[in-house]
Amino acid sequence: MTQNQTSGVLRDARRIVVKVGSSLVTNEGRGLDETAIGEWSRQLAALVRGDGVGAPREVIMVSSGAIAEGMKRLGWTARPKEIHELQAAAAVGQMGLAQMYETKLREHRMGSAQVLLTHADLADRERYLNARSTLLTLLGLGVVPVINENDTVVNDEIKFGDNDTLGALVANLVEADALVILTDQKGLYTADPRRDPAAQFVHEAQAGDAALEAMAGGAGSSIGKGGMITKILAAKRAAGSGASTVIAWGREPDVLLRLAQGESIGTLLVAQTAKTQARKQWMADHLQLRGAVVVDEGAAAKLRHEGKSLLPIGMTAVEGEFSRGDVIAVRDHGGAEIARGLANYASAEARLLCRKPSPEFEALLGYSAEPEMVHRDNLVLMGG
Ligand SMILES: Nc1ncnc2c1ncn2[C@@H]1O[C@H](COP(=O)(O)OP(=O)(O)O)[C@@H](O)[C@H]1O
Ligand SMILES: N[C@@H](CCC(=O)OP(=O)(O)O)C(=O)O
Repeated sequence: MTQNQTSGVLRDARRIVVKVGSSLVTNEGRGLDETAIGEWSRQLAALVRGDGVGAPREVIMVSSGAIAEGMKRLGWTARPKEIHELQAAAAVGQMGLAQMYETKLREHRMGSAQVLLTHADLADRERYLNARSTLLTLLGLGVVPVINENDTVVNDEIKFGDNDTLGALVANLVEADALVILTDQKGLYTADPRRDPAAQFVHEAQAGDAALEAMAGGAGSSIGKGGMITKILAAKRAAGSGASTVIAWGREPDVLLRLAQGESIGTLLVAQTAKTQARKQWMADHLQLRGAVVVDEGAAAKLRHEGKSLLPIGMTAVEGEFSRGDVIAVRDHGGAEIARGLANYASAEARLLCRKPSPEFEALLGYSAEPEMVHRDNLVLMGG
């Protein structure tokens, strides 16, 4: 890849997940860094509006710092060993974290929303779909979701304290174009620069290159937990859905804006698979087909040629038993598989909705929900 192509990764990215680590957010545990959060908020607001960056972007902030801030508020100087104490600290600190982002984004006339997620939420089909719909709705509303781990209910994640993975999972969830991991180093070096003064800076590499894992060490401070290895693995994971990753210094002036303008800052870890291909692969590899719906010619044409969602009115039959969030096939009358996608309705409900227009859904189901059986964002065409 040429310099221009790679620097264009962020310039062309329309949907960006930004992750900031605890040490930056809390000034190495001294307390929430109001200036830094204010700076990121100003840049996030400018990205959403498209000010000075060519085109508006959709951005999601994944922010750590709850435990470190909670410890400060509780007057604890040493990180507790007990998980329930860490969880308590996170609950205390999260209040301040959310409040700070809300205040700072509002100063820049930008709405915000707090979303707390666990890895398990994203492994569960139905919760995955719910989280995805909520985040996409928030992005559509032009507000900035601010995400952290739901530390109250997790054990393993809190022990390892790793929001880099969460950032990647969110990038997968919303099919972001890019993941930006802001940390306390300028990017990736060939060895931990805190320990090895001869370490060389890595400007660019392929996400998933196994050689990178050997370069990355653990966390450099007592506040950060994951270190560089979790960032390298996060880049690999993000690349699975076609997102490239940039690892950069969070205090670099205007880092997000300059990246979005196409400047090369930090370490770029390039995804090798295009987004659409990655999505097809993901549907094919990770998810078992649970059932199918048969559609009429009109619906088949809308899916095949117009990129539309599948509406129940175009469905003539439902096969198999499936739940909301399961992957189903969409077939034409001849039995050819047109597409695969995530079902918004379980099979029993889908049978009730066949051939019905959306205004009738509420009476049929007893509640009002999505007009689509499979939303176009959750659908991949097969054989094309
Ligand atoms: N190869 C490497 N290149 C850069 N930093 C590295 C490397 N290996 C280990 N590190 C350490 O990882 C730290 C960043 O990770 P961490 O402390 O978890 O930060 P964060 O809170 O931003 O997630 C750096 O301060 C650095 O000491
Ligand atoms: N979710 C927790 C821990 C996350 C964490 O330590 O992650 P990171 O600093 O990004 O390595 C918190 O907000 O404190």
